[in-house]
Amino acid sequence: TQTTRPQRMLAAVQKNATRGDPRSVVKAIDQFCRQKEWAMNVGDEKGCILDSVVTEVNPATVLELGTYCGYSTVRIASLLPPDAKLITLEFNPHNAAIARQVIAWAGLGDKIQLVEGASGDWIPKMKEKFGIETFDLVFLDHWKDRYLPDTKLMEECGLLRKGSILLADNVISPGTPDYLEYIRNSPRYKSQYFRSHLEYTKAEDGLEKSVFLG
Ligand SMILES: Cc1ccc(Cc2cc(O)c(O)c(C(=O)NC/C=C/[C@H]3O[C@@H](n4cnc5c(N)ncnc54)[C@H](O)[C@@H]3O)c2)cc1
Ligand SMILES: [Mg+2]
Repeated sequence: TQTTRPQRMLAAVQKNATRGDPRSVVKAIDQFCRQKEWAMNVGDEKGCILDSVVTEVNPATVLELGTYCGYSTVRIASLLPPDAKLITLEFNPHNAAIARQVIAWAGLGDKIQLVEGASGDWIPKMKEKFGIETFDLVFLDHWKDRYLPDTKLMEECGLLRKGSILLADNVISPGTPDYLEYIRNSPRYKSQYFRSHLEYTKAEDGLEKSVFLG
Protein backbone atom coordinates (compact mmCIF):
# COMPACT_ATOMS: atom_id res chain seq x y z
CA THR A 1 0.00 0.00 0.00
CA GLN A 2 1.07 3.57 -0.68
CA THR A 3 3.09 5.34 2.01
CA THR A 4 2.64 9.01 2.93
CA ARG A 5 5.30 11.71 2.63
CA PRO A 6 5.66 11.97 6.44
CA GLN A 7 6.17 8.19 6.57
CA ARG A 8 8.86 8.40 3.87
CA MET A 9 10.50 11.27 5.77
CA LEU A 10 10.57 9.18 8.98
CA ALA A 11 12.07 6.25 7.05
CA ALA A 12 14.84 8.57 5.80
CA VAL A 13 15.57 9.63 9.41
CA GLN A 14 15.69 6.02 10.62
CA LYS A 15 17.95 5.08 7.72
CA ASN A 16 20.36 8.06 7.68
CA ALA A 17 20.37 9.63 11.15
CA THR A 18 22.10 8.44 14.31
CA ARG A 19 19.81 7.63 17.24
CA GLY A 20 20.17 10.24 19.97
CA ASP A 21 21.86 12.76 17.67
CA PRO A 22 19.37 15.59 16.98
CA ARG A 23 21.57 17.40 14.47
CA SER A 24 21.89 14.23 12.37
CA VAL A 25 18.06 14.00 12.36
CA VAL A 26 17.81 17.60 11.13
CA LYS A 27 20.45 16.90 8.46
CA ALA A 28 18.71 13.70 7.30
CA ILE A 29 15.38 15.51 6.84
CA ASP A 30 17.00 18.40 4.95
CA GLN A 31 18.79 15.91 2.69
CA PHE A 32 15.52 14.04 2.08
CA CYS A 33 13.74 17.29 1.18
CA ARG A 34 16.52 18.50 -1.11
CA GLN A 35 17.24 15.22 -2.87
CA LYS A 36 13.95 13.30 -2.75
CA GLU A 37 10.76 15.21 -1.90
CA TRP A 38 10.02 18.80 -0.89
CA ALA A 39 8.22 19.10 2.46
CA MET A 40 7.07 22.06 4.54
CA ASN A 41 9.76 21.98 7.24
CA VAL A 42 11.24 25.37 8.15
CA GLY A 43 14.38 24.02 6.44
CA ASP A 44 18.10 24.63 6.72
CA GLU A 45 18.34 28.30 5.67
CA LYS A 46 15.51 29.66 7.84
CA GLY A 47 16.56 27.02 10.39
CA CYS A 48 19.83 28.87 10.97
CA ILE A 49 17.86 32.04 11.78
CA LEU A 50 15.66 29.97 14.11
CA ASP A 51 18.78 28.56 15.80
CA SER A 52 20.21 32.05 16.40
CA VAL A 53 16.96 33.31 17.93
CA VAL A 54 16.64 30.23 20.19
CA THR A 55 20.26 30.61 21.30
CA GLU A 56 19.81 34.34 21.96
CA VAL A 57 16.54 33.89 23.93
CA ASN A 58 17.78 30.77 25.76
CA PRO A 59 14.15 30.02 26.71
CA ALA A 60 12.96 27.99 29.70
CA THR A 61 9.50 27.58 28.13
CA VAL A 62 8.76 27.24 24.41
CA LEU A 63 5.45 26.77 22.56
CA GLU A 64 5.45 25.53 18.95
CA LEU A 65 2.22 25.79 16.93
CA GLY A 66 2.15 23.16 14.19
CA THR A 67 4.54 20.24 14.78
CA TYR A 68 4.08 18.64 11.34
CA CYS A 69 6.85 15.97 11.37
CA GLY A 70 8.89 17.46 14.18
CA TYR A 71 11.79 19.00 12.22
CA SER A 72 11.69 22.41 13.94
CA THR A 73 10.68 20.75 17.21
CA VAL A 74 13.93 18.76 17.21
CA ARG A 75 15.93 21.73 15.91
CA ILE A 76 14.70 23.99 18.75
CA ALA A 77 14.87 21.36 21.51
CA SER A 78 18.47 20.46 20.61
CA LEU A 79 19.49 24.01 21.64
CA LEU A 80 17.53 24.31 24.91
CA PRO A 81 19.09 24.52 28.39
CA PRO A 82 18.79 21.39 30.62
CA ASP A 83 15.50 22.05 32.46
CA ALA A 84 13.72 23.83 29.58
CA LYS A 85 10.34 22.55 28.32
CA LEU A 86 9.01 22.67 24.77
CA ILE A 87 5.29 22.10 24.18
CA THR A 88 4.28 21.49 20.56
CA LEU A 89 0.69 21.34 19.27
CA GLU A 90 -0.36 19.17 16.32
CA PHE A 91 -3.96 18.30 15.47
CA ASN A 92 -3.41 15.82 12.62
CA PRO A 93 -3.08 12.39 14.30
CA HIS A 94 -0.98 10.96 11.44
CA ASN A 95 1.50 13.84 11.56
CA ALA A 96 1.61 13.62 15.37
CA ALA A 97 2.40 9.90 15.21
CA ILE A 98 5.28 10.51 12.78
CA ALA A 99 6.58 13.46 14.81
CA ARG A 100 6.64 11.37 18.01
CA GLN A 101 8.91 8.86 16.28
CA VAL A 102 11.19 11.56 14.86
CA ILE A 103 11.46 13.14 18.34
CA ALA A 104 12.17 9.71 19.88
CA TRP A 105 14.87 8.98 17.29
CA ALA A 106 16.54 12.29 18.19
CA GLY A 107 16.42 11.28 21.88
CA LEU A 108 14.59 14.45 22.89
CA GLY A 109 11.45 12.89 24.37
CA ASP A 110 12.17 14.27 27.85
CA LYS A 111 12.41 17.89 26.65
CA ILE A 112 9.41 17.86 24.32
CA GLN A 113 5.72 17.45 25.12
CA LEU A 114 3.74 16.83 21.92
CA VAL A 115 0.04 17.57 22.49
CA GLU A 116 -2.37 16.20 19.91
CA GLY A 117 -5.05 18.82 19.43
CA ALA A 118 -5.97 22.23 18.06
CA SER A 119 -4.15 25.38 19.19
CA GLY A 120 -7.47 27.16 19.77
CA ASP A 121 -8.54 24.49 22.25
CA TRP A 122 -5.21 24.01 24.02
CA ILE A 123 -3.81 27.54 24.41
CA PRO A 124 -6.46 28.35 27.06
CA LYS A 125 -5.49 25.18 28.97
CA MET A 126 -1.72 25.71 29.13
CA LYS A 127 -1.69 26.99 32.71
CA GLU A 128 -4.01 24.39 34.24
CA LYS A 129 -2.77 21.36 32.24
CA PHE A 130 0.97 22.04 32.08
CA GLY A 131 1.61 24.50 34.89
CA ILE A 132 2.93 27.04 32.40
CA GLU A 133 2.86 30.66 33.57
CA THR A 134 4.19 32.34 30.43
CA PHE A 135 6.15 31.33 27.31
CA ASP A 136 9.60 32.80 26.70
CA LEU A 137 9.44 31.83 23.01
CA VAL A 138 6.58 30.91 20.64
CA PHE A 139 7.29 29.48 17.15
CA LEU A 140 4.30 29.89 14.81
CA ASP A 141 4.29 27.50 11.85
CA HIS A 142 0.73 26.13 11.61
CA TRP A 143 -2.14 27.17 9.30
CA LYS A 144 -1.34 30.74 8.32
CA ASP A 145 -4.83 32.07 9.06
CA ARG A 146 -4.44 30.94 12.67
CA TYR A 147 -1.38 33.07 13.48
CA LEU A 148 -3.39 36.19 14.34
CA PRO A 149 -6.28 34.61 16.29
CA ASP A 150 -3.87 32.44 18.28
CA THR A 151 -1.62 35.42 19.08
CA LYS A 152 -4.64 37.35 20.40
CA LEU A 153 -5.68 34.24 22.35
CA MET A 154 -2.22 33.96 23.94
CA GLU A 155 -2.44 37.64 24.95
CA GLU A 156 -5.92 37.12 26.45
CA CYS A 157 -4.78 34.00 28.36
CA GLY A 158 -1.85 35.91 29.86
CA LEU A 159 0.68 33.52 28.31
CA LEU A 160 2.97 36.34 27.14
CA ARG A 161 5.14 38.39 29.46
CA LYS A 162 7.24 41.54 28.87
CA GLY A 163 10.06 40.22 26.65
CA SER A 164 8.32 37.10 25.30
CA ILE A 165 9.42 36.44 21.73
CA LEU A 166 7.11 35.38 18.88
CA LEU A 167 8.89 33.91 15.84
CA ALA A 168 6.63 33.37 12.82
CA ASP A 169 7.51 31.28 9.76
CA ASN A 170 6.19 32.00 6.23
CA VAL A 171 5.25 35.64 6.63
CA ILE A 172 5.89 36.10 2.88
CA SER A 173 5.29 32.63 1.40
CA PRO A 174 2.52 31.41 1.83
CA GLY A 175 2.13 34.71 3.68
CA THR A 176 0.31 35.87 6.79
CA PRO A 177 -0.91 39.37 5.86
CA ASP A 178 -3.40 39.92 8.69
CA TYR A 179 -0.83 38.75 11.31
CA LEU A 180 1.92 40.98 9.86
CA GLU A 181 -0.36 44.01 9.73
CA TYR A 182 -1.39 43.51 13.35
CA ILE A 183 2.00 42.73 14.83
CA ARG A 184 3.86 45.49 12.96
CA ASN A 185 1.31 48.18 13.88
CA SER A 186 0.56 47.16 17.46
CA PRO A 187 2.23 49.34 20.14
CA ARG A 188 2.51 46.17 22.23
CA TYR A 189 5.14 44.58 19.94
CA LYS A 190 8.51 45.46 18.47
CA SER A 191 9.03 43.48 15.24
CA GLN A 192 11.96 42.60 12.98
CA TYR A 193 11.84 40.79 9.61
CA PHE A 194 14.56 38.25 8.80
CA ARG A 195 14.59 37.85 5.02
CA SER A 196 15.33 34.35 3.71
CA HIS A 197 13.88 31.85 1.23
CA LEU A 198 11.01 29.37 1.22
CA GLU A 199 12.55 26.11 2.38
CA TYR A 200 14.58 24.28 -0.28
CA THR A 201 13.62 26.84 -2.97
CA LYS A 202 14.70 30.23 -4.36
CA ALA A 203 11.37 31.91 -3.61
CA GLU A 204 11.42 34.70 -1.05
CA ASP A 205 10.18 33.99 2.45
CA GLY A 206 11.22 35.09 5.92
CA LEU A 207 10.71 34.95 9.65
CA GLU A 208 9.13 37.76 11.66
CA LYS A 209 10.53 38.10 15.19
CA SER A 210 8.37 40.10 17.57
CA VAL A 211 9.02 41.06 21.20
CA PHE A 212 5.94 41.45 23.40
CA LEU A 213 6.31 44.73 25.32
CA GLY A 214 3.69 43.92 27.97
C1 LIG B 1 1.69 29.67 -1.91
C2 LIG B 1 2.42 28.66 -1.03
C3 LIG B 1 1.75 27.51 -0.58
C4 LIG B 1 2.42 26.58 0.23
C5 LIG B 1 3.75 26.82 0.55
C6 LIG B 1 4.50 25.83 1.36
C7 LIG B 1 4.45 25.98 2.86
C8 LIG B 1 5.65 26.25 3.51
C9 LIG B 1 5.65 26.29 4.92
O1 LIG B 1 6.81 26.55 5.62
C10 LIG B 1 4.48 26.07 5.65
O2 LIG B 1 4.56 26.13 7.02
C11 LIG B 1 3.28 25.79 4.96
C12 LIG B 1 2.02 25.51 5.69
O3 LIG B 1 0.95 25.54 5.09
N1 LIG B 1 2.10 25.16 6.97
C13 LIG B 1 0.92 24.76 7.69
C14 LIG B 1 1.32 23.73 8.72
C15 LIG B 1 0.43 22.88 9.19
C16 LIG B 1 0.82 21.84 10.19
O4 LIG B 1 0.34 22.23 11.48
C17 LIG B 1 -0.82 21.50 11.83
N2 LIG B 1 -1.82 22.49 12.25
C18 LIG B 1 -2.39 23.44 11.50
N3 LIG B 1 -3.21 24.21 12.22
C19 LIG B 1 -3.15 23.73 13.49
C20 LIG B 1 -3.79 24.11 14.70
N4 LIG B 1 -4.65 25.15 14.74
N5 LIG B 1 -3.50 23.42 15.83
C21 LIG B 1 -2.63 22.40 15.77
N6 LIG B 1 -1.99 21.97 14.65
C22 LIG B 1 -2.27 22.65 13.52
C23 LIG B 1 -1.24 20.72 10.58
O5 LIG B 1 -1.84 19.50 10.94
C24 LIG B 1 0.12 20.52 9.92
O6 LIG B 1 0.85 19.46 10.50
C25 LIG B 1 3.27 25.74 3.56
C26 LIG B 1 4.41 27.97 0.13
C27 LIG B 1 3.74 28.88 -0.69
MG1 LIG C 1 6.44 26.89 7.66
